[in-house]
Amino acid sequence: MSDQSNAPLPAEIKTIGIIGAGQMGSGIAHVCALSGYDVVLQDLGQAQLDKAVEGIDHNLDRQAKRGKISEADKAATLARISTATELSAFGGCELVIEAATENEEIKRSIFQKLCPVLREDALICTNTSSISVTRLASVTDRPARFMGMHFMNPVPVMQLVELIRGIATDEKVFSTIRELTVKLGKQPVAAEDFPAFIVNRILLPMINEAVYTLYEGVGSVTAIDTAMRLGANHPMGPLELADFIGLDTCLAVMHVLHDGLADTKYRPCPLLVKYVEAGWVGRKSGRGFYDYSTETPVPTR
Ligand SMILES: CC(=O)CC(=O)SCCNC(=O)CCNC(=O)[C@H](O)C(C)(C)COP(=O)(O)OP(=O)(O)OC[C@H]1O[C@@H](n2cnc3c(N)ncnc32)[C@H](O)[C@@H]1OP(=O)(O)O
Ligand SMILES: NC(=O)C1=CN([C@@H]2O[C@H](COP(=O)(O)OP(=O)(O)OC[C@H]3O[C@@H](n4cnc5c(N)ncnc54)[C@H](OP(=O)(O)O)[C@@H]3O)[C@@H](O)[C@H]2O)C=CC1
Repeated sequence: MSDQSNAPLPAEIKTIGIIGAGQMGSGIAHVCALSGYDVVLQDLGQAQLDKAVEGIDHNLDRQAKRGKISEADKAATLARISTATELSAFGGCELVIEAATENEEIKRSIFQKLCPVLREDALICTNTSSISVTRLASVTDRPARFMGMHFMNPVPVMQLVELIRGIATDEKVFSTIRELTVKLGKQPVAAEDFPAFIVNRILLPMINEAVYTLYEGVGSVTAIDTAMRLGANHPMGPLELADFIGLDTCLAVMHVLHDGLADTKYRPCPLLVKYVEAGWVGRKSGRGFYDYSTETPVPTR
């Protein structure tokens, strides 16, 4: 691949490509389109894309019902989102944000296939929760125009976006993405390229500790979540939050912390490992620390 690092920056960001139409890709598509950007949302299968658009429609409805946006805003937002199953759909994008599964091999393979279809001036961001931005940038043809743009879940609600420079990230690229973050109505915070950055360096060990607390029988699922909601004023208990994030993602982040910082305090709880091995990865699979098959989630322990 030839190095595109010295190509000029795009004059203006108009069309944003998003890779992965899971909960984060959908949320990022929602927020970008609501802010007036054209969005191309890509995933491997059309069924996942249809489900994502349905979810965005539902979340826009919530905002319309609460008077945060008008019905016209909702219609215009949906009209700005197109979907695709092939990376070639990103040929016209000034920026692509990758929000696929938290797995380094998957992300590396995506970037290798993505680069040849991009405009030479296009920027790439990754929404990774934990993986080294420098390492991901190194498989692209444009490490200077690559950085981390870490949105929080649920994207339409959460204020923060962590911005992470890789070692090669150009300062003009960082400023462009910082300006975009503000245009999306979000508050940027810069984090260094260390495993799991700021939020997850602090949050995920707490979640992992909550799973140890369950594993060691210190409390039930309900006791642990109630204790942290009422005793520490957290909006969700840690096990409910783990299910919301996805236990696969929680485990992947713990592995990155454990491998990257080489400290036993980051050892993933064996119960978390077991749940993921069982396919009980939380809300998105219908079962995690709670069972979501009924209207009110039921604790599984
Ligand atoms: C893993 C990583 O890499 C990083 C991460 O993201 S870590 C996870 C960070 N996120 C958190 O910690 C979330 C913690 N939970 C919360 O803040 C709250 O429980 C919550 C905002 C999700 C829901 O709040 P709530 O008070 O129970 O719900 P509710 O009153 O119905 O909704 C509050 C707002 O959220 C919106 N909302 C709720 N769930 C939503 C969803 N899944 N998607 C979009 N919008 C949602 C509602 O529409 C409502 O919007 P307005 O305030 O604009 O009217
Ligand atoms: N969950 C959270 O709270 C947060 C997550 N993140 C990060 O965002 C990213 C996405 O997470 P999240 O949305 O929760 O995960 P999800 O599991 O909800 O979605 C991931 C999506 O990516 C798709 N995918 C997998 N491989 C490819 C590929 N090669 N090309 C295109 N799409 C692909 C998956 O498809 P399939 O299901 O078919 O494999 C799935 O639809 C991760 O890096 C995660 O760490 C960041 C902030 C918060």
